[in-house]
Amino acid sequence: MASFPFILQVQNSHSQIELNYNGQQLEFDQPDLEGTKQSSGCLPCGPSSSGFRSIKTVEILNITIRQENTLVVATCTPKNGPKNESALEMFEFQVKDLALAQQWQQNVLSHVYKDVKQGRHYKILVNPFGGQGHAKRIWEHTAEPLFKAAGATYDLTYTTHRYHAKEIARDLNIRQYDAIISISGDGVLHEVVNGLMERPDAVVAHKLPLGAIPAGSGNALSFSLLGEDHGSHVGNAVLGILKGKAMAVDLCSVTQKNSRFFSFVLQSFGLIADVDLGSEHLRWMGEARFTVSAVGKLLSQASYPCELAYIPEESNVEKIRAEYNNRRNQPVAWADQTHDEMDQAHATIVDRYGSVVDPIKESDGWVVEKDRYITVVGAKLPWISKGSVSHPAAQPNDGLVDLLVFPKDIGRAAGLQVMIGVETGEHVFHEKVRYMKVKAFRVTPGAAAGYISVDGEHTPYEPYQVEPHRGLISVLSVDGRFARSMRE
Ligand SMILES: Nc1ncnc2c1ncn2[C@@H]1O[C@H](COP(=O)(O)OP(=O)(O)OP(=O)(O)O)[C@@H](O)[C@H]1O
Repeated sequence: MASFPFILQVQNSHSQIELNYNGQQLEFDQPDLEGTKQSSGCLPCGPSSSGFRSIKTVEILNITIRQENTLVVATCTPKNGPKNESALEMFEFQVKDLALAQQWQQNVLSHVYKDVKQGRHYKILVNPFGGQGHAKRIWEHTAEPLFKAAGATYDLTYTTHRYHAKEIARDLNIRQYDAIISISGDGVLHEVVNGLMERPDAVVAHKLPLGAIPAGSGNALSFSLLGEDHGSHVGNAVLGILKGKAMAVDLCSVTQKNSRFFSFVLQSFGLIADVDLGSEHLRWMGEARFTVSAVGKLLSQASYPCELAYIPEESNVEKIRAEYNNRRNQPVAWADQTHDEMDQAHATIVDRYGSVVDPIKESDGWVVEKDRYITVVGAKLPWISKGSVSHPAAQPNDGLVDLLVFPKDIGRAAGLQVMIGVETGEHVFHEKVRYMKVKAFRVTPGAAAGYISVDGEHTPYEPYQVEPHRGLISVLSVDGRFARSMRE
C-alpha cells in the first residue's frame, strides 16, 4: 500500500485521547466522543497488545476548528475491505487552548499536504454506465464525501454518450482545473487523453494530471497505482487523488491507416482483444468476466495469423527484471521536473519510427516475423485488470512498451499454467511465453476479421503501429511509481 505523506495516530487510553504527530502531542480535555458522528467500531474499541485500548492509524483529510472550541479532524482509513465501504470518519475534540489548537492545525496540515496543494479544484467525469453501473453510487456515497471533507472543490459531469469525455477534455478551460478525474473504467480516461492530445494547445494540455476512481470493468490504472489488494478500493484511490503529486507517465502513439490516436494502457491482438471486446455478454460478472472468458479461449487454442514487427530494446526476462529492480531504487520522476525539460520535444510530437503506412526501415533495427499467435499485447501498465498482471515489468516512464507474445503452439496444459501465472505476473518466466521491452511494434493481421483492442476500445481490424513517448501525460500518485508488480 502506498505510504501517504502523513499519518495521524489516534490513541485511546483509558482516560484520554492523544493526537500524536511527529513527536508533538496535544491533549484535549475530555473529548466529546458521545456527540460525534464517527462510525462504530472506531473509538473506543478492543484492547491491543500495546497497552492502549486502541491504536488506530488514519489519514488526515482536513482539520477545522468550529465555534472556537471544537476541533474536527476529518480522516480516511485506507482499507482492504469491500470496495464501497465508507472510509470517512470525523473525530471531534473540545479545545482547551484555541491558539495552541490553531497552531497545531496549521502545523499538521502543512505536513499532510506537504508539496501538494490542499483544496484542489477538479473536473470530475462519472460514467453512469461503466462496469456494472455503480459509478454514480460510488461517487455519491464514498468519493464525494471525502472530496468535500478534504476541502476540495469540483465541477462534475455525468457522461451521457460515447466520446462525451473526449469532447469535454478537448474543450475544457484547463487553467481552471488542477486535474481531471474519471469515475469509471479505463475507457473514459482513454477518451480524456485523446481529447487533450487533439487540442491545438496539446503541448500545455498534456500536463494536466489525471486521476482514476475505479468503477468500470477494467480499472488498469487504479490497480497499477495501488496494487492488487487495494486497486478497487475507492477510499485509497481518492486519497491518491487528494494527496498525490503529478507522476510523469509514457503515452503510446498508435497509427492506423492515416490516422493517429493515443493509448495509455494496452494495445492487443488475438486472445486478449477477444476477451476484452468479445465478453460483453458476461458484463454482469464484473472484473471476473475477463478471467472466465480468457480461460475458455485459451482452452480452445485459437490462434491468429499476423505479421509482427518490433524494435527490441531487451528480450531477456532476467535482464528486464534486473532493470526493473534497479529502477525501483532510483528517485522517482515527478512530472514537474520531467515536463519542463521535455516541453521542447513535445511541441511537435513526432513518431520517430514513422507510421504504420511507412515502409519498415531496416536501419532502425526492426525484427519482422510472420506466424500465428494466440495473442500479441503491448502495454504501458503492469495490471490490465484485477487479477491480471499481464505486463509486470511495465514502468511509468522508461520510454518503452512491454510486448507480450503467446505463440500458437503453447498447448492446453502450458496455457493454463500461463493463465495462472498472469495473476501474479509470473507467466513472463514461462518458457513458452515471450516478453520484451521494445521501442515500437507493428501488427499486420493476416485474416479478414477479428478483434483489436486499444485501452479496451474497439479498434478497426487493420494494421497498427505503436510507439511510446516518454512522460507525455501525468497521473496523480503518492508513490511516484507503480505498485510492485515483479518479484525481486
Ligand atoms: N452515458 C454513456 N452512455 C454510453 N456510453 C458511455 C456513456 N458514458 C461513457 N460511455 C462510454 O463507455 C465506454 C466504457 O467506459 P469505461 O471503460 O470507463 O467503463 P468500463 O465498464 O470499464 O468499460 P467497458 O465498457 O469497456 O467494459 C467508454 O468508451 C465511453 O465512451
